[in-house]
Amino acid sequence: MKALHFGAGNIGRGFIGKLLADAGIELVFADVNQVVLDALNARHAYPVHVVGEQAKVETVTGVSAVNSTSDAIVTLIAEVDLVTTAVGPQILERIAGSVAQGLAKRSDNGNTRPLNIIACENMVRGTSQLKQHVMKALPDAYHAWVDAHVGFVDSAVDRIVPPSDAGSHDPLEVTVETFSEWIVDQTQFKGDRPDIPGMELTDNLMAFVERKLFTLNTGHAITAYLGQRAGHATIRDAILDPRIRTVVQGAMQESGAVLIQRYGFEADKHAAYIQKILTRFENPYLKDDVERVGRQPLRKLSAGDRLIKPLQGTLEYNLPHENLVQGIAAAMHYRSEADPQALELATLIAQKGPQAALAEIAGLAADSEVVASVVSAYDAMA
Ligand SMILES: NC(=O)C1=CN([C@@H]2O[C@H](COP(=O)(O)OP(=O)(O)OC[C@H]3O[C@@H](n4cnc5c(N)ncnc54)[C@H](O)[C@@H]3O)[C@@H](O)[C@H]2O)C=CC1
Ligand SMILES: O=P(O)(O)OC[C@H]1O[C@](O)(CO)[C@@H](O)[C@@H]1O
Repeated sequence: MKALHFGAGNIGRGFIGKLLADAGIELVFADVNQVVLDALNARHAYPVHVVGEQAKVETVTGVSAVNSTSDAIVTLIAEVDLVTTAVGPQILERIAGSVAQGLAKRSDNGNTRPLNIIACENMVRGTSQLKQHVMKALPDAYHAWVDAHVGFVDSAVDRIVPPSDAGSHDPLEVTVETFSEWIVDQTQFKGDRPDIPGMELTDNLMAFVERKLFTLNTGHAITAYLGQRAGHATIRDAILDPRIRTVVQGAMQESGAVLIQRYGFEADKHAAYIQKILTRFENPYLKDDVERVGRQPLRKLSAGDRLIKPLQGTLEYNLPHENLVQGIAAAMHYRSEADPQALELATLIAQKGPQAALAEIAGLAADSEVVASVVSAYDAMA
C-alpha cells in the first residue's frame, strides 16, 4: 500500500506519518519546506521522541518527500491508495487544485482502485471541506467518477505535538506526548478500510470530533489566552496557575454540559476525560508556548470553532457559560506581533470597538446579551 501525506510538520511527522510508516505503508510526504524535504530525501528516516514517564526515541523509516507545488503530486495522486493531510485548515484550499488534477489523471489512466482521502486537521469535518474545494477545482465530467472511486473520510485527531526543542538542530526531529487518538468515519471509505494500528473507526464521528475540539481545544485555547494575560510563557506554567486552572476547568465543564446533552456522554466519564486533559496540559516533558496554542485567534473566535460553538451550545440548552465568556474575552486581548490574525484582531477592535468586532468575527448579534457579557469581561481585563 502507498500513501501521500501533505504536511511534514509536527502532526505529519510526529503522528499521522508515523502511524502510516509504522503500519508498513510506503509513505511520501508533500511539503513546501525545502529544508525538511531535503532532509527526508537524504535520510529517509527521522527520530520521534515520545516523552512521558518512560521516554523513548522511535525511528520512522522508509519515507521520502516531494514538493507540494511540483507536478510529482499529480502523478502520485493518480497512483497511491491513501492521501492524508496535516497542513492547517487554511491550506486545504491551496492543495485542492493539485489533488483535483491528480484525480483527473487517475481517472484518465483508468485506475479504478479505491482511493481514500483523510484530512487530519483541527476542524469539524475537514475532509468534507477539502472535498468541496477539490470538486470546485475539478471539471464536471469527472465528478461522477470521483464519487464512485474516491472516499473522502472525515476524522478527529488528538496528540499534542509542539515544535521540537529549540536546542535541537535536526529539522526532522519531533517530540510528542504519549497520548494519541485518531478516529475516522468508517461510513465514508471506498473499498476495504485500511488496517492501520492507531487508527480507530467509528460510525458516530461528530460526537468524537466535537468531544475533542470542544474539550481539549477549548480548554487549551483558554489556557493560552489567559496565560498570556497573566504573563506565562508556556501552557504548563499557565495551567499550574490556580486562577487560570479554575476558569479553564470551568469552561471545559460548561462545554461538556452541552456535549452531554447533545450526544448523551456519561457525565462521570466526561469528567474523567476533562481531568486527563488537564494533566496533559501540565506535561512537564513538553515545552508548549502559549503563542503556538493561541495562534490564529480569528479562526479560533469564528462561529464553528472551539470557543463560540460551545458558547452557542450553552445558549441553545440554557446552560451556564461564565467561564467560556472569560476565555473569549481573553482571546480578544490576545496579541502577537508574529501572527497576522492577532494583528488583524487588534486592528478590528481598535477600529470598530469590542462589541462590533466580536459580533463580526464570531457571527453573533451585536445587541445580544451574550456579546454584552463578553465585552464587560473584556473591559474588566483591560
Ligand atoms: N501540533 C499538534 O499538536 C496538532 C495539530 N493538529 C492539526 O494538524 C494540522 C497541522 O498542525 P501542525 O503539524 O502543528 O503544523 P505545522 O506547522 O507543524 O505543520 C504544517 C506543515 O504543513 C506544511 N505546509 C504548508 N503549506 C503547505 C502546502 N501547500 N502543501 C504541503 N504542505 C504545506 C508546512 O510547511 C508544515 O510543514 C493543523 O490543522 C492542526 O490544527 C491537530 C492535532 C494536534
Ligand atoms: O492547531 P490549532 O488549531 O491552531 O490549535 C492548537 C491546538 O492543536 C493542538 O495542537 C492539538 O490538538 C492543541 O495542542 C491545540 O489546542
